[in-house]
Amino acid sequence: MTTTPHLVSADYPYARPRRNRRDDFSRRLVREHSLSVDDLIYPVFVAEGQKLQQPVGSMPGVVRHSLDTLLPVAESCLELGIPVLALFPVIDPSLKTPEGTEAANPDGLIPRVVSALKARYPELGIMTDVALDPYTSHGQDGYIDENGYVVNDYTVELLSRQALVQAQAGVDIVAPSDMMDGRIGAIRAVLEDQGHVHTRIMAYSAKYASAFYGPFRDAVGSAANLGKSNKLVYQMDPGNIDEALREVAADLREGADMVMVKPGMPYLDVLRRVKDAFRVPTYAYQVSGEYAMIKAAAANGWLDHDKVMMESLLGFKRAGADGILTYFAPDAARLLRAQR
Ligand SMILES: NCC(=O)CCC(=O)O
Ligand SMILES: [Mg+2]
Repeated sequence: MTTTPHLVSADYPYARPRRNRRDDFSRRLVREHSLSVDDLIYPVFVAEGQKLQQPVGSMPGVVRHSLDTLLPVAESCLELGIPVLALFPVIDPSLKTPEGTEAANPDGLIPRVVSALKARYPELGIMTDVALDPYTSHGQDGYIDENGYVVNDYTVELLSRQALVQAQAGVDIVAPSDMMDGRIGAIRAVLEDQGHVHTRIMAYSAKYASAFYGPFRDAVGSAANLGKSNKLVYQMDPGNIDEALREVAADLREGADMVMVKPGMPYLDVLRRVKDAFRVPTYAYQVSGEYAMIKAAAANGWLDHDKVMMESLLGFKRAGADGILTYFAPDAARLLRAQR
């Protein structure tokens, strides 16, 4: 057999990239990125009631919990080593109003769940969503004027009250997901003023107006409230990327400790740009629609569930994420443990 190295590469045969790929030991030795349980944040849905484990149709494997059924989930996060649990509320429709004032009720669902979790499992990080959409009768993330426009500055006031109530309940990280201008600075000022100097802010800095949030809106029950309206007047246009850098810069100036890009898989380029430009703790949200796609394909036998799940999470690390919010967190943590 004759070889024609000059047709393959000028470096061949001195450089054979396949040498390092030949064995497991050398593949591990040269691996540039890997996923660890420390990278995972687990988003969960919590509602009033007892013994609740209500399946979310469009998110197989995800349920709405009441506090009593959430406690064992928190315990298993601790046991698996998942650092943070992120809470999203399912609010009783009778409590929803145009201003979403229930969001700042100190005796509301989220403050009660936060205090209970922190009392029982103080070492587990707890993160809360700062946004009005689960609480408003119209399903928007803020207060709307007579034309249906989401009013920025008054919404920021409401969000600051919501964040303060969460901090008072003892939450570790508040995560404003609303995309109002100036809300990080306003929330930081209120927290500092009230002595909550340790409360971290993870800013949803580049949150795009995405159709991938559909199953989440089923889960928290805001889809019906939102109806046919959209969030284009405050969430980012999927065509933009320089704008994401300006949004991140503003949130950092205003006092964010961590920033986020959302959704995840279709926006890995944004994640990479943000990480390279700022070198700050940067997170990605693998959102409900991304989860649903993988679950649906796996259920049909079209994709290998575990392999695709792990590959998708590794992709976030390669793109520069310091961590990932993912509904796969416990499954991924269990697999990582089994692989050790
Ligand atoms: N603030 C959270 C969302 O807006 C949606 C997340 C998801 O779709 O998983
Ligand atoms: Mg912004």
